[in-house]
Amino acid sequence: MAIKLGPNQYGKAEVRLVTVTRAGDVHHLKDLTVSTALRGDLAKTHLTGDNSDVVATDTQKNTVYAFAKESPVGEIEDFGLRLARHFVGRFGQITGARITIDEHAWDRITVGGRPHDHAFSRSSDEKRTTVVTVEDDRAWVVSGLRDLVVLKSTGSEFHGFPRDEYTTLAETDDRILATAVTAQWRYQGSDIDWRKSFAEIRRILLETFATKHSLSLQQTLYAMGEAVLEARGEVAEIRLSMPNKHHFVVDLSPFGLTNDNEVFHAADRPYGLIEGTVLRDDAEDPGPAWQ
Ligand SMILES: O=c1[nH]c(=O)c2[nH]c(=O)[nH]c2[nH]1
Repeated sequence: MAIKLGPNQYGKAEVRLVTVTRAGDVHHLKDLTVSTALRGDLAKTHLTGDNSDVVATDTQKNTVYAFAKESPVGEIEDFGLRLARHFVGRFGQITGARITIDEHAWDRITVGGRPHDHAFSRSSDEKRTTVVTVEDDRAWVVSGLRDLVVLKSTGSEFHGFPRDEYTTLAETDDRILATAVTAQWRYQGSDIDWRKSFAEIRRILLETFATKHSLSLQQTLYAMGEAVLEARGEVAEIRLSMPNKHHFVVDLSPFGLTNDNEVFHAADRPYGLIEGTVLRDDAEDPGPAWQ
């Protein structure tokens, strides 16, 4: 029997990076969680403990902070590309790099009706995300968002599903539909305006969730992905993961009360988990974008 080393990567996970950029008295914040992962000829350290090819994860972390000082972080996709290209370009044994970044949102606090120069609040847990993969001189970018929590209080039905001896769920033609959207979309082409693309995709996801009359969360998921692909040529493929945050109508009949879709129990678990990919049939090859 022969045993060998399989695929491997290593890096510093979840480097917490906050930058403050000053424009006179007005401060701009970036709050990121950055993970690095390097790939390449790293057999020696695994097989013998010879670390002569190992770019220490501590060095990787320091590089993140130094790059944040040397020029403005900018869009997370650009920052990820700069870091990934640096590691692959600088170290011959490193042939691939993956940089994963979550951006945490801060809003300016309004004081007396005006946005404050340097005080911020966190209004939601939603994150803007990117995963940049560089191999030799090629790059792949998968961006997205996580924890975009949405709810519609009507415009959602669920019926027509098979019934067996274990089925108790009542059919409904009017229910609450709620989810926390995780979306990841794979870019194709070049010269992409990352900020605008993100804003437009987020808007399309929200508008489609709101306006599409839903016969299932699966149908809503597909409609959201389809709308993004129809409007945004720079997106080759989008993957969506949407927990069904169930809202159950509370039985008020023991109290002699009717409940006309007014009082709900918001269950936190278990939850249905609806996941799917929507893609162009002529999409560019994904390469290592998802691996
Ligand atoms: O939109 C839904 N899809 C399902 O697959 C499902 N299953 C379930 O119990 N409720 C729902 N709702």
